[in-house]
Amino acid sequence: MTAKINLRAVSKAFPARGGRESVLALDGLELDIGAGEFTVVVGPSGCGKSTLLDLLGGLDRPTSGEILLDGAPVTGPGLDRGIVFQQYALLPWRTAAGNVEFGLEATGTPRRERAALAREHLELVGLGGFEDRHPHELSGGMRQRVAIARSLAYDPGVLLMDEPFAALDAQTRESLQDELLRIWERTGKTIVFITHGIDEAVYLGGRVAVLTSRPGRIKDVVPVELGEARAAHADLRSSPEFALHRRQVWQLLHEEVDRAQELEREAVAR
Ligand SMILES: Nc1ncnc2c1ncn2[C@@H]1O[C@H](COP(=O)(O)OP(=O)(O)OP(=O)(O)O)[C@@H](O)[C@H]1O
Repeated sequence: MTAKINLRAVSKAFPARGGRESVLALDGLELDIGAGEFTVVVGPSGCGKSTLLDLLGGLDRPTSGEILLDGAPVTGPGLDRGIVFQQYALLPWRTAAGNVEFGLEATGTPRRERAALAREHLELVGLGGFEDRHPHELSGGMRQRVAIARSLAYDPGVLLMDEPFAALDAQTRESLQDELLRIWERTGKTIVFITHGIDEAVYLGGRVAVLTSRPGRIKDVVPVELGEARAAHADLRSSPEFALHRRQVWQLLHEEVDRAQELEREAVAR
């Protein structure tokens, strides 16, 4: 598989400021992500997951090391990467279609084509017929679908997702997970997805990268092979294959969660 993204000894430190100590958030991350791969990153609270996503998105720069996208260093944000955050970040005064078109305006796409692309991508995320609704007229899950459609409409090769379903109720989250897998299969995007949830990681990921507690390092990368189980079980989450992968990721993660909690307690005591 051709590598789409290479992390080469990526470290990120935030300098001391306003009486606060400097923080080493990420320390020497090495990871190659193949084109079209669905990679999930899990790790305890504060281990640098969002920092990693910001670096991939070009919203911030590593302190040392480099991130390559298609072999070239990432130096800033670009239309080759779409980002979906936990909060919808939709423009409240624009309709669903208007929000999807917003991302396309920066690309100089002609108006008629923008409208067609917005319709097509709202359809893709299951929102056909909701083009003219404003965000306040949509449920949380629907708003997040709009955010996904907006990120896909300008056809980035890479989709970066930072806990995009964390604020949703369990049923909505599960249906959006299925939707995302369907979209991934259909579009062949390279996806990097950050989550706290082990079940979500195992359900979605082709590989799950587990980060250590701060400073974040890659503790292990677990390949998830559920292709056959997905076909064989109507309820994949209750299958023994799923349980096996879940346990594997849990074992790697729980030590790190304990350590992260200890670090937090020490910080409060200081
Ligand atoms: N701009 C910043 N300035 C200083 N420190 C920061 C900054 N951004 C993040 N940090 C620190 O870097 C560490 C990693 O933060 P980050 O938000 O990436 O972790 P996370 O794994 O996404 O956490 P969570 O799971 O709780 O969202 C934390 O200790 C955080 O306080």
